[in-house]
Amino acid sequence: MANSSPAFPHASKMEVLFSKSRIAERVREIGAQISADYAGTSIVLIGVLKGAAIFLSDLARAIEVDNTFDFVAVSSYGRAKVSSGAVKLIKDIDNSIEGKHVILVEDILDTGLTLSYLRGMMLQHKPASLKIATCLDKPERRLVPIEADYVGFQIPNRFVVGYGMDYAEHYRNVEDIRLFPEEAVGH
Ligand SMILES: O=P(O)(O)OC[C@H]1O[C@H](OP(=O)(O)OP(=O)(O)O)[C@H](O)[C@@H]1O
Ligand code: HPA
Ligand SMILES: [Mg+2]
Repeated sequence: MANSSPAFPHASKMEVLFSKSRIAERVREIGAQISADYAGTSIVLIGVLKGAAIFLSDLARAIEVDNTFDFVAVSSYGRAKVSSGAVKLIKDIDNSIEGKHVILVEDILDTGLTLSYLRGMMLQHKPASLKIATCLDKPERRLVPIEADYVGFQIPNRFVVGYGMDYAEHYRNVEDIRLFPEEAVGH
């Protein structure tokens, strides 16, 4: 069984960085902030598959302003230590965002390559405004200059899983955000 291999330690063995309740509290705060910032308007939330799916589903429900959501998917440039930096759109938005207030929603802002590429792509669609919301921000890893407008938590340069974030596609369903043990992975 995959999860009994040393590369896939049981989630309960990993240290909790942010508990389910702390995440829920922070999502409520960000939802309230967005609701205040966009009062009287309508927002399009665009989630980046697959990692952002869980944060987006919670955030959308924490926002009181009218909102719709859509998803994009990008080809991963891989987690190689030396990255080509090449990101490619493999699923575009379904509905036009021209003239709309858009928030790109991510689980984690790491090197910044994914979001800086997506920000450029989304701006081509001429939204009325474009902001970024990310559950986690790992500023030490940044390779390109990009900042999010709404950040759940800043974290140190450690690999994390849970709340949508994976190691080899596993652990996305873990409800807390946990530190993946360094010794289990060569990422
Ligand atoms: O700032 P960056 O260095 O670009 O990294 C962040 C991106 O990497 C992860 O996605 P990944 O491409 O692994 O796919 P996933 O969302 O399906 O897990 C994460 O969900 C972000 O989308
Ligand atoms: N965990 C999971 N996926 C990621 C991470 C991380 O720490 N950084 C970039 N993608
Ligand atoms: Mg992702």
